[in-house]
Amino acid sequence: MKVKVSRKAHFNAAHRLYRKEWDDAKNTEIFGKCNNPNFHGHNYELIVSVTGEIDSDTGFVMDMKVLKDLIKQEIEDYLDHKNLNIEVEEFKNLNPTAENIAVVIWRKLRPHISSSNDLEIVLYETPRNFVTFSG
Ligand SMILES: Nc1nc2c(c(=O)[nH]1)N=C([C@H](O)[C@H](O)COP(=O)(O)OP(=O)(O)OP(=O)(O)O)CN2
Ligand SMILES: [Zn+2]
Repeated sequence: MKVKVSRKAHFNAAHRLYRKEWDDAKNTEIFGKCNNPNFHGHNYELIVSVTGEIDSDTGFVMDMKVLKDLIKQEIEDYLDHKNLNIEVEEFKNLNPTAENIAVVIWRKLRPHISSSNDLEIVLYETPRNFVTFSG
C-alpha cells in the first residue's frame, strides 16, 4: 500500500528566456516578453511529493520535518532571490524554463530520498502555469 506525502515550499527568482545562439529577433519571436534583457521575476510555488510504503514502526513514508529541511537546504537556499541565468550554475547554459527548473530540483533532491520511494516535483511559475516532473 503506497501513500504520497507532499510538502509545499516557495522561492522567488529572476530569469530571462533566450538562446545565446539566436539573434534578438528570433529570441523575441520564440520567447516574447520573457526575452526582456532586463530579466523578470516569478514567485515560484513548489510541491515536492514522496511516494512509498508506510514504515510500520514510525507510520511515516518519510518524516515531513526531514523533507522540509531538505527542501530548504537544497532548493530554497540555492534558488531563492537568485538571478537564475547568472547565479545558478545549472542555468548558465540551460534556459531556466519551468520545465528545466523542475528537472534541476528533482536531480538535486533525488539522491537524498530513499531509493524505494518515488519523487515528484510540481512547480508553479505563475498561479496558472505549472509543470510536473517525476524522473
Ligand atoms: N513551456 C513553457 N512556456 C513558458 C514558460 C515556461 O517556463 N515553460 N515561461 C514563460 C514565462 O517565463 C512566464 O511564465 C509566462 O508568463 P505569462 O505568460 O505572463 O503567464 P501568466 O500565467 O502570468 O499569464 P496570464 O495571462 O496572467 O495567465 C512563458 N512560457
Ligand atoms: Zn518568466
